Amino acid sequence: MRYLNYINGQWKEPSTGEYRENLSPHNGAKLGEFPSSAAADLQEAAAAAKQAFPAWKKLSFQQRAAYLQKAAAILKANIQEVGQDLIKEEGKTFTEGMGEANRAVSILEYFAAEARQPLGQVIPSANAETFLYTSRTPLGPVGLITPWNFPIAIPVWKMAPALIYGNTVVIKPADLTPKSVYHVMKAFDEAGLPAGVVNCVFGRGSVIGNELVKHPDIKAISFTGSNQVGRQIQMQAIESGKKVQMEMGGKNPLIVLADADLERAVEIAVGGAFKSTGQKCTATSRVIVEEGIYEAFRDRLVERAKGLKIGDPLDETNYIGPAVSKAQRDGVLEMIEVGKAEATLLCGGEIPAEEELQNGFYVQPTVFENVPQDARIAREEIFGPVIALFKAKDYNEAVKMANDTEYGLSAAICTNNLTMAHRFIEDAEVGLVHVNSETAGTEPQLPFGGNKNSSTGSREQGKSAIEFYTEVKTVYMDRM
Ligand SMILES: NC(=O)C1=CN([C@@H]2O[C@H](COP(=O)(O)OP(=O)(O)OC[C@H]3O[C@@H](n4cnc5c(N)ncnc54)[C@H](O)[C@@H]3O)[C@@H](O)[C@H]2O)C=CC1
Ligand SMILES: O=C(O)CCC(=O)C(=O)O
Repeated sequence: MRYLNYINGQWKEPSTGEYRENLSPHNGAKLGEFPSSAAADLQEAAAAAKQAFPAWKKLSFQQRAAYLQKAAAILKANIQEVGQDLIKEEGKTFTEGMGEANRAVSILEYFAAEARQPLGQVIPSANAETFLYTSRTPLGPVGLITPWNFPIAIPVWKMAPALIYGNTVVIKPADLTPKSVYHVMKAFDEAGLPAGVVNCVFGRGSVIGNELVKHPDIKAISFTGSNQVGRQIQMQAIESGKKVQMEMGGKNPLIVLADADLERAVEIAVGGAFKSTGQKCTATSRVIVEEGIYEAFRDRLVERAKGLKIGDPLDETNYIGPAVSKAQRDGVLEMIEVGKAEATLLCGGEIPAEEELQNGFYVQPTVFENVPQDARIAREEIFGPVIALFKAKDYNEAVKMANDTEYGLSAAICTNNLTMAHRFIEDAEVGLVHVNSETAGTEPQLPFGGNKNSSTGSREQGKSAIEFYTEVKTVYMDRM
């Protein structure tokens, strides 16, 4: 089946007349054809978003919320199809794929509920007769550029706050996972969202993404993806006076202290590193274990990694699905080869041998030890199911290792000692800290984002989203 762009409330063919096949990373099955659009299509979408903005901005918060609630209900009614399509195109496992589809519904519901929350502040004036307050104004048409690894959650956690605060949207979804965003567009369309309020242009990042970043009528860019592309977009967007928000890479550490519950700590490491085939910016990629339990932890981790069931993500019994594409899998295998020269391979490191997995982009869950701090596998984001294991003599050494990275997205600690947990919360140079839980995972009502090279701009989601999607207006009102 052929899918179309969504521009000015209509399904439109791309001006190029060209389409790209959407393929399953599990077996290469054809899932549909999506537009390979040109700059002209993006320009049409930006013009529609500009035209729709004044009327959308003038609606009350509750009128806008009603559209979000309707879209949430429509997605919910179709959740089986939405979740399964996501799983088919991205390759994440059944539980994670259905979980993410349901998360998209929750995010829409959460931001619809923001319509009933206080907005701005009342602040006492130096003058008894002056009333001072702050209000919030939307930015205008905003551009959203999203990755393939959370094909519905990330687009929705950018679109929902953009819309509730009165902005209009042009979104450029990842080329590898277009169908998940198609489902969101369909829900908005069926919810009767006014024409031009949301527009979606499918196509290549270097063409459509680039045009979106340069377009003079787009007032802000929110991007999630690689550091390389993010930095380039950031420079271009700032040059053209746009507000920017970038969520990029991670090299997230998990510290396991000697007092931790060993079984639970191993599960936390396995889940954080191997779920979604390690393709999360919040994935655990470094596990730093205190001396006293290092060997016991390592042996149990390797046993668990070897026992994980790999295969068809639609089969609920599988724990690991394929990488999203051949290029992604090849990149991970390349880093594993680098790792074999730098460190000791404990398990995995290969394409699984099973006959039925040969048509998909599978890679075994992999664990290395004896990893030098300056090894590439200790420093670079791999975005695959690979753990670098480190031994630390105590907490101080562990936290020093954890912070020895250019990234600062997420970090976790396993301990039963409350004092050590609090020390870690203070010491970890990251935006997200977990105690006795995986480095990955977010809830929509909380801020999401990192420090150092992981993020730029204000946080996404929760009460923080308003910072990016609005400007503050300060009002001085004197007596009439
Ligand atoms: N931090 C994160 O959440 C993510 C990190 N990555 C990392 O990035 C690597 C490559 O994955 P990609 O999907 O290729 O990420 P990417 O950064 O190339 O793509 C992210 C989005 O940006 C768009 N884009 C690409 N070039 C652009 C340009 N010049 N101007 C404007 N938009 C552009 C893409 O089409 C996509 O929608 C992965 O192996 C992983 O290491 C990828 C996805 C998400
Ligand atoms: O951990 C999560 O649920 C979200 C992670 C994320 O946003 C990402 O990998 O891009």
